[in-house]
Amino acid sequence: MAKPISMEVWNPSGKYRVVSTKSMPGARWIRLLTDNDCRLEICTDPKTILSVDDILALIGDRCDGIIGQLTEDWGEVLFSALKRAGGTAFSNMAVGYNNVDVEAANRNGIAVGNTPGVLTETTAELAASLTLSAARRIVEADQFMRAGLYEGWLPHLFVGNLLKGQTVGVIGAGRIGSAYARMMIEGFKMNLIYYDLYQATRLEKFVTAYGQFLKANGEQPVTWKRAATMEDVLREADVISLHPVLDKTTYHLINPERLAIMKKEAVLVNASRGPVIDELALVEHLKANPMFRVGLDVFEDEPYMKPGLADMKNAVVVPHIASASKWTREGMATLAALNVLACHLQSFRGQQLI
Ligand SMILES: NC(=O)c1ccc[n+]([C@@H]2O[C@H](COP(=O)([O-])OP(=O)(O)OC[C@H]3O[C@@H](n4cnc5c(N)ncnc54)[C@H](O)[C@@H]3O)[C@@H](O)[C@H]2O)c1
Ligand SMILES: O=C(O)[C@H](O)CO
Repeated sequence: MAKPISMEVWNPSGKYRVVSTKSMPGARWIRLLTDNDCRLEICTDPKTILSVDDILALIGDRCDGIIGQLTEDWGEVLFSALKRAGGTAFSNMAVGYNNVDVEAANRNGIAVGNTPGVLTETTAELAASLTLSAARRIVEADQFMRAGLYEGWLPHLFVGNLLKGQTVGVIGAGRIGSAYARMMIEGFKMNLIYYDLYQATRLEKFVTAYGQFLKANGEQPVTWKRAATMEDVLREADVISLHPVLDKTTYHLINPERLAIMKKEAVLVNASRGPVIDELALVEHLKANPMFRVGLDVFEDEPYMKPGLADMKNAVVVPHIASASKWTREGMATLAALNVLACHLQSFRGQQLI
């Protein structure tokens, strides 16, 4: 087992030992735990990604509940160790839980929580930012300016794509996909085509009502279509944003065959999970199609990019920051603490937790 790693301790005399593998924004989550008789231990090790051995050392001999991160591998080894340490609750500080083996948690009697909702708008806003940055070549133009290359206005300088009246395609029209669709429809009057396993009824109703509003005001109404296949979205849309969960059905959902059917000047955005795109195939596609642009928040082998991606001018890349607004990150931390309290510490029954 790895040597014990550095910890910051809050409320040392608390009855329940709760561990957080990372420091998280805000003070509310700390207050919630310490006000509810928890001894909170926050790992302060500077290592960005903790290994399974590091986390085993954090769990130790006694741990009632633990808050972990999406970069960690939560499987049988950690859940059985948590069970042996007397723990019954784990919360990921993320809505995505592809890093968590829920069956292993169930086998060990560990309740699992995630942090949906508080990051919906923030993540959708970042997807919208990536869409605009890619469509209007913002990063390329910024680099050109800073390099002192601007000699004056030119008709062909950094010509990109107009969004208004074009079609936005959303794959995975859940909370974030629907919020993104609304932003693009309301903000840029784009038409919608979406693909999801389930019907996005509220989104459809919104687009219908907004279309009627535009028409009543003498403007071109927006439209929506639920696609029968993902390929229909890829063929028809000018902008495609990916928002599904990552599981077996969405792994490499964007592959060479599907890239080939997309418009040559399409914009592809991914703020879901990296492995939803076959990133090596994407690099080849970007090389062969300089007018095809992508905006990526997530990568197949984080923190790394596949060879060649960093050299592509038609790619905008940011380091998994889609949920990084202060309000959202504090909300995620608060939800994670509540998950541990609500799932695990039965003695708090009846207490006001918020
Ligand atoms: N980049 C980031 O920082 C960031 C932030 C938040 C969430 N995410 C990712 O976004 C995902 C979505 O979050 P959400 O809150 O919108 O979740 P959600 O559950 O509300 O939406 C996911 C949608 O994907 C759909 N889906 C599942 N399998 C599909 C398939 N095979 N084809 C098409 N659609 C499919 C589901 O039906 C659902 O509507 C998370 O699971 C997470 O991985 C990333
Ligand atoms: O799934 C999530 O919540 C994100 O990737 C981080 O906010």
